[in-house]
Amino acid sequence: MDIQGLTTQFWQDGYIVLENFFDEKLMNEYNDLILEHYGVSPNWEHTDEFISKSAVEVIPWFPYREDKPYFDGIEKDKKFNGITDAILKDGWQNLYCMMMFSKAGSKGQAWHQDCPPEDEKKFNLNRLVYTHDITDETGGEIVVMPEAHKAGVLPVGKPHDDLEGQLVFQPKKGTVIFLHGHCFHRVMPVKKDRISSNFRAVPIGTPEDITDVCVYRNMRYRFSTSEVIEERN
Ligand SMILES: O=C(O)CCC(=O)C(=O)O
Ligand SMILES: [Fe+2]
Repeated sequence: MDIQGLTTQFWQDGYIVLENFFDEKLMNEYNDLILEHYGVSPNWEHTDEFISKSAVEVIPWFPYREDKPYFDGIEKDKKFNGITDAILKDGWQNLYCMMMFSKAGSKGQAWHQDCPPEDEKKFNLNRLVYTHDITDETGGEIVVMPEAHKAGVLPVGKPHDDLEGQLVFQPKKGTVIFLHGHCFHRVMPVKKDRISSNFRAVPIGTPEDITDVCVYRNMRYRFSTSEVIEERN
């Protein structure tokens, strides 16, 4: 693997997509573990106000916060962390591992930046891992705006409207996407139950609550207090 080339591509485009990164057996095992968890507690964790206003329908799960370190086969993978070393070359640390579940028939996720983009040095690195295929039948494609990690703040507008230049991806089982947290992205409407997983990392020195405030086209939202902190229009 040309790690240097991938790193250059990441910093140019704001993301890289790596297919067949993790093997099928591991992905099947993890997909089952995640499904098992959601089978037990399939409740929305966000407030109704957040869901209706943000057009985001996803149930997060942070297994390592519950002493369930089930996903070390990803989190401690040498190649996975080697690419992270190259992208965040001045050092990094794990932020958290977040599993995401969206029910069939739900909206997906509106355009957002995972954290405010005003300080270009403060960002999260998404390391998205897909444990099942995203297809025309499942919906839930991830849409990315190339180079938007250098574009400042996400423009005001309708939460799910297409943006000129956007790229739509259908990750397959075992695909990894490294995505800069300032890069605009969204998830299209979900037709079949959808799982994705994110092993977030941050450059050394980044505040731990960096992703507490998320930027949407119609607001900034603070998760810790379930609060709209800025209306955007
Ligand atoms: O589930 C996905 O494909 C993307 C999720 C996302 O926006 C994120 O983890 O920041
Ligand atoms: Fe995101």
